[in-house]
Amino acid sequence: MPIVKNVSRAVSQLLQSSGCGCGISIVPVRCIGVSPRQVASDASFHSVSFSESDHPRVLITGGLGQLGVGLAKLLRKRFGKNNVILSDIRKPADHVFHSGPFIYSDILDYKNLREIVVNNRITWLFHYSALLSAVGEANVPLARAVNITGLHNVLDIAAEHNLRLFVPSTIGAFGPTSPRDPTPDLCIQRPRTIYGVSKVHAELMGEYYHYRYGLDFRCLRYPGIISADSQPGGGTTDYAVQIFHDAIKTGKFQCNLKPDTRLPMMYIDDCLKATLEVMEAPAEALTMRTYNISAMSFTPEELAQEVQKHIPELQVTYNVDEVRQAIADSWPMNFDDSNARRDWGWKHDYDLPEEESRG
Ligand SMILES: NC(=O)C1=CN([C@@H]2O[C@H](COP(=O)(O)OP(=O)(O)OC[C@H]3O[C@@H](n4cnc5c(N)ncnc54)[C@H](O)[C@@H]3O)[C@@H](O)[C@H]2O)C=CC1
Ligand SMILES: CC(=O)[C@H](N)C(=O)O
Repeated sequence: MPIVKNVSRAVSQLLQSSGCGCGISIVPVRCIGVSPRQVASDASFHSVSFSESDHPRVLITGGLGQLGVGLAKLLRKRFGKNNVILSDIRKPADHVFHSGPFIYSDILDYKNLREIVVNNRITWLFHYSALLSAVGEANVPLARAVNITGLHNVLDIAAEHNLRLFVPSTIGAFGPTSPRDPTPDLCIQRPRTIYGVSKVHAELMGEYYHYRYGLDFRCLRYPGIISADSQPGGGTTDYAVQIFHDAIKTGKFQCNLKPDTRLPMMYIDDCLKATLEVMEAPAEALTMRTYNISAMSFTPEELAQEVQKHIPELQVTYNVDEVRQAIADSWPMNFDDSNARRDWGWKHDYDLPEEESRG
């Protein structure tokens, strides 16, 4: 009998909140300019630091993707609407534009990014801009620019202006030679995608800037994130979002991964909660700068069965995308997040009590 894990709570939540009617999110493809590099390698960074009693002034880059709008909503609840600025290179939907400050920012434009940070007295930066795994393989030069050059810009600006910087990493930062079940924080990381390589680079550069310049860099490796009211941006785990939209809209879903492909996944509320928690954790609690976080792990077949409990007429077929399948087969199946649980008390809400065991 396969391992059947209860994803009921997350599935119910997703189906309840799935208003749908959303279009497919398209990552713009364009020519990339080289950003100016203005920070000398031996520069001593200095700036006015914010008082911990004040609310942080937050900038979110790449904020119009699957995760950014939800993050802005959570942070605005906590820190006040005007203290959280969403930014992206795309045009925001009306409801997003009217929900709080939005600004155009291309992370490859170093000067403009610095101007935004200075003019708005930013103290915390959440760097969400990226090309995800599947779209990254389809456009390696753009992924390299956005994910690596963009990160360099953000790191320099964050260090120069004494920001607390959050950069998400991913299960995709591991590869076929990493232990996959479970995958611990510290192990071999030899990913085979430009996305994974850029995320390992981000983890290492952030940690380097922390030790070299005192940058307050914080990083979580997210599993695949499932959400109802936002569209995925072109990743390998997108199927686990698309199934909800298709189940409601058409009652038919064609999955691009094999039915038994097991990957770590997390409901968006848990992901955003973890992100805020690690940013608020006292520095002395953090024994590491990059942590795995985990909640559940399931296969397309198991997720489909769970959705079918709510929508029995859902028809699921499989048409495997070789690129995505090869990526998924090289990624962790289960994530070991014991360090996050120990250091800063990470605990997910949407969990997977194992109702039936292997055997
Ligand atoms: N959604 C997921 O399942 C996971 C996401 N993550 C990470 O979380 C972060 C956010 O993910 P999502 O929201 O899902 O990504 P997404 O692909 O949905 O959104 C990324 C955003 O970056 C923007 N962008 C692209 N080029 C840009 C540029 N030059 N300047 C500024 N913005 C640019 C895009 O317009 C898009 O809105 C990413 O760094 C991703 O690697 C990590 C693991 C899982
Ligand atoms: C797990 C991720 O980082 C992302 N959703 C992707 O599939 O590329």
